[in-house]
Amino acid sequence: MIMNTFEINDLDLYYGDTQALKSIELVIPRNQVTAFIGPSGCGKSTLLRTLNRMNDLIAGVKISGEVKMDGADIYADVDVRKLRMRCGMVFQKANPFPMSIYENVAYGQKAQGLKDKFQLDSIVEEALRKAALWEEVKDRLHSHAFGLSGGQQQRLCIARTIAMRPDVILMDEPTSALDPIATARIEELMEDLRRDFTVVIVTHSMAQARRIADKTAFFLMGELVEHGDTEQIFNAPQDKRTHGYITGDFG
Ligand SMILES: Nc1ncnc2c1ncn2[C@@H]1O[C@H](COP(=O)(O)OP(=O)(O)OP(=O)(O)O)[C@@H](O)[C@H]1O
Repeated sequence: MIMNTFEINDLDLYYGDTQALKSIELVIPRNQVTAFIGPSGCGKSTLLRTLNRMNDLIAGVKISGEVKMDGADIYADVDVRKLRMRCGMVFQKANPFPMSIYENVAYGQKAQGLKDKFQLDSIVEEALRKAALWEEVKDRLHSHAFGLSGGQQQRLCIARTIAMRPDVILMDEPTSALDPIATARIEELMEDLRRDFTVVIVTHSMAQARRIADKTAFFLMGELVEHGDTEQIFNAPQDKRTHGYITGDFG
């Protein structure tokens, strides 16, 4: 098995004439949590979206360079639909479907043609357990998802992603709309998620990156300034721009 889930080589991305990513070189290790940090507009979300080709949906995007997932160039020889199933995504704002808790989690598998109720039940339970939501909802699986709190809705979206059995979970500021307690629940969950998945998370919070990430990558104006073990990035940054950012000189 290849050690790194992603290998990114010399990646450039333009929105029209604006260059949003500049010669990015980065590896994302398997079964670890990698955090992207940096000031607003530095390209964190753009890079996250290149990993499952979500940028393809934006008009005027030009991409060059290479993004390999498990050794295969995802811009050359990969089926995009399969790629998106292997790389689940969780967004800033929880976006459950307007249906029951159970149906939210079962949705993707049903859409793929799975009908067996016993199998669906077991996938739903496993996903809700892995998203640390099972105990809270097991007695009301058929209640409407909109009745859950914001934090529970976000864990439901994580469960919905897990139910598709992806290899990777991409998270774009998954806790920025949540209160500190709901945020803590999700941060605790990250500890378990890395056992089954490669996790990549964009976060505005340096404290959060420090708490949950094995690896941290710091971006500035489309450039990857520095990446490495989270400990090292925060305790002994090599680049003075990283040092400036983490000590609060700008941001
Ligand atoms: N759909 C788009 N069309 C045109 N330009 C875009 C688009 N999305 C992002 N950009 C530009 O690309 C640059 C990087 O944006 P991106 O959203 O990736 O940064 P970010 O670091 O995630 O920022 P934030 O933390 O504010 O979300 C910015 O200059 C932004 O204005």
